[in-house]
Amino acid sequence: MSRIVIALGGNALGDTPAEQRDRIAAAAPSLVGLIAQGHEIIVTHGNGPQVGAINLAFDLASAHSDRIVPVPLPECTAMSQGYIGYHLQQGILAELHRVGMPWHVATVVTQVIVDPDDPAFDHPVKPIGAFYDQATARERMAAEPGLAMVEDSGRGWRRVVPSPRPVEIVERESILNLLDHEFIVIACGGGGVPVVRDSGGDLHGVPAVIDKDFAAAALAEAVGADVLFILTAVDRVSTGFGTPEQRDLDELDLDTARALAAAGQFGAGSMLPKVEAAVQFAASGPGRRAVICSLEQAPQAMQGRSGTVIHGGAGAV
Ligand SMILES: Nc1ncnc2c1ncn2[C@@H]1O[C@H](COP(=O)(O)OP(=O)(O)O)[C@@H](O)[C@H]1O
Ligand SMILES: NC(=O)OP(=O)(O)O
Repeated sequence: MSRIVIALGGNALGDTPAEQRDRIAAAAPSLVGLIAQGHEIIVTHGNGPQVGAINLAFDLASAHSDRIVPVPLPECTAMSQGYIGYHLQQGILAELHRVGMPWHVATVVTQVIVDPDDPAFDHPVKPIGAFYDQATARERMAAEPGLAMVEDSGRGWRRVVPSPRPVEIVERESILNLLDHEFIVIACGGGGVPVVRDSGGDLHGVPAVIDKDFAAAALAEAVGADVLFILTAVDRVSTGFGTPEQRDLDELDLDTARALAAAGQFGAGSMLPKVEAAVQFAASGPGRRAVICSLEQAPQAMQGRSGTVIHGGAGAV
């Protein structure tokens, strides 16, 4: 029996509630299949498109009505945890019911402590929200001082926000308690709501979006997981991504993964954090491994027939 943390990419969840529901319904059999094989699963998810859409919706609505106010990023992440967790609970429960398994599913609204002095606050790199063409991105940046946008892995231009590293999962004990009582737990959605602790011990949200891949690695370490699955929109990690020389990788040892990352082979804000998070987790204990693969190919990846495995060395896979 393995304890497996599964991270679902925000982009892989689609752009609309209907798409999200469909993609989760498609993923649910492989998630529940893991439990049928005797494994324990903890699900986490991204929220890049969703948190950007929620934030923009309140900004646009507040520009047109004095009855609506803009909503800060931490509150937007908390809303995205509820909305995505709701669909995950429904999709997983439907599949559990279909196969006659009496498990429970619960979403934990999760706060994650970050360092207020994290240099990431001065260098926004995390893409959120919709994709724009270059001309529209330039117009938006000219109209909104302080708005930063970058090109994201050949898919278009997106707003970027600060993305500090996760330091501590506030609700860790609640998550462990639910796991001990046969719950499928959904936690650390959108990387967790980023919070800082003041000198009196109280927590306060900060305007940032934590990368869910780093939060997933932190969650996997915190719950003593054996495997970290990072599910996204591509089947494998590649070198020469998007070029005629693209080569898809079946496996990576830690040194090779670090060397390719240093050589700039992985998109900043997209594939790079996944590889870095996978390396962090695979290096955190003997026998631990991470797999990066697509949502659609997850069942094959569970059997070693798809995805890129990142592992600590020979014999570790
Ligand atoms: N070297 C690479 N190999 C594979 N995909 C890459 C690479 N570099 C950048 N990418 C892009 O990164 C994307 C995954 O990041 P992203 O969309 O941010 O993930 P998420 O699914 O977590 O939202 C892939 O779909 C692909 O477009
Ligand atoms: N919070 C986060 O990393 O979301 P994505 O996976 O959607 O980028």
